[in-house]
Amino acid sequence: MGSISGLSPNQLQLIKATVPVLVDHGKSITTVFYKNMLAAHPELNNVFNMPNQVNGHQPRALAGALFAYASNIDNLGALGPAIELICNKHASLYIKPDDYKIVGKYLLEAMGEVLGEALTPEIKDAWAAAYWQLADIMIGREQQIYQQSEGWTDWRDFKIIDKVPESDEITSFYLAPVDGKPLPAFQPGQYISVQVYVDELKCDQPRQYSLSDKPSPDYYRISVKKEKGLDATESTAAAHPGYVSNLLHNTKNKGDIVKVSHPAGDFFYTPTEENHPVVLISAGVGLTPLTSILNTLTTKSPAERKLHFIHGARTSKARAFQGHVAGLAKEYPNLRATFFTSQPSGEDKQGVDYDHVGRVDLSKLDSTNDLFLDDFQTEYYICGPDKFMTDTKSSLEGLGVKADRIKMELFGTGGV
Ligand SMILES: NC(=O)C1=CN([C@@H]2O[C@H](COP(=O)(O)OP(=O)(O)OC[C@H]3O[C@@H](n4cnc5c(N)ncnc54)[C@H](OP(=O)(O)O)[C@@H]3O)[C@@H](O)[C@H]2O)C=CC1
Repeated sequence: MGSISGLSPNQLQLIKATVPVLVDHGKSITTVFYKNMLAAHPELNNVFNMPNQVNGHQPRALAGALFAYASNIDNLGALGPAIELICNKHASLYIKPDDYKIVGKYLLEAMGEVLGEALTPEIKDAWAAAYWQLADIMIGREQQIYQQSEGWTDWRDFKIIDKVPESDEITSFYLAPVDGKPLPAFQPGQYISVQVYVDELKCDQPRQYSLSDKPSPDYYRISVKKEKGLDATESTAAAHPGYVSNLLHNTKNKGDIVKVSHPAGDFFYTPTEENHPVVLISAGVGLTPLTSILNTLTTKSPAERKLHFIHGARTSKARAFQGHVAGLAKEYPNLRATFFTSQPSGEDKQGVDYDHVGRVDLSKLDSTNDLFLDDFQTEYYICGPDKFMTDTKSSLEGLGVKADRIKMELFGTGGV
């Protein structure tokens, strides 16, 4: 299959006509696709999240993406944000144009294997053209991101220069480049990929971690939650989702080397001329990119900017950075901090360890003093579990906040 861009009107119709087929067979196609491609190209196991293959997350996500693409084949603008999310993730994994040839070949073959004669030569050609239309857009965008990476276009060795527990389950890793060269600045909110060798899977595994401190030329900081993982049985062992976080927590220490990619990601704080209030709302380990934004804003913003850091945790011991944020709030009079705890312990004191019992609930906050709803330019950044983010966004919209003032980190949902 070559690089054919542009679809004829007939091909557009054919792609639209396959939408119901993707509803019925999308997941089977993508499951066969990954199985055959990874068998023929085992080196790609180093790129894909293996547990997400086994637990079906990845085939489901790709099937969803194919469905969205076919449904919007004559309205590609609608896919812009999703494409940007995926291209950033690809760039953080150093996906190259040649990888698209491999993916295209095995995707079309998988369609043939699952659909049999229903995949007529005409429909197959239409899908080849559709695939390359999207691939060319993505390759082009990824090239742009690589060009902005100041020559850092492959995995780079970083030494762990410090390892600091932040809570019962979250530990920070301070990472400095082995080559000693100054690090490029990133946009607060962005992530890096960290790649380590996982013995049990016999391959390298990359994972994305948000940078959790303000930019520094000397080091990057990530703060990693030790995932519990599934109870592994023989058949689900490879579906264990916590390989990399457990490996980092249990075996990686000061002086050890990990591979790191250039910062990427489309969720970040965008500086503005005016100092509009900023509300940072997170749950669990979702506080990491928002802590980076907070640390940047409290360094750079004039004192009159209003900020509010709102966080929800299961327990006080699970929460990271509470002391840090409370300390900043003392130094910086316009910074408010509100902590929700779902299950406070008997020893926890309201007003010290937490402010409200329960999950993050905006109705417990004051619309003017806490949410700054009186300023329609206030910006809201949300990060945490998917449902938490969509529910919080709906709550804000219900309070009259315009959708374009709300940003969410849809971290787990895009790409490989
Ligand atoms: N850069 C990024 O985009 C990052 C994103 N994340 C995302 O954060 C999520 C995981 O965070 P984690 O620490 O494991 O979360 P936890 O499961 O530990 O939950 C943390 C808090 O969120 C609350 N919560 C969970 N679901 C909801 C909901 N639907 N509405 C309101 N509150 C909710 C929990 O309440 P309760 O105690 O009642 O369960 C708890 O108080 C992941 O989905 C991950 O993708 C994490 C890190 C970085």
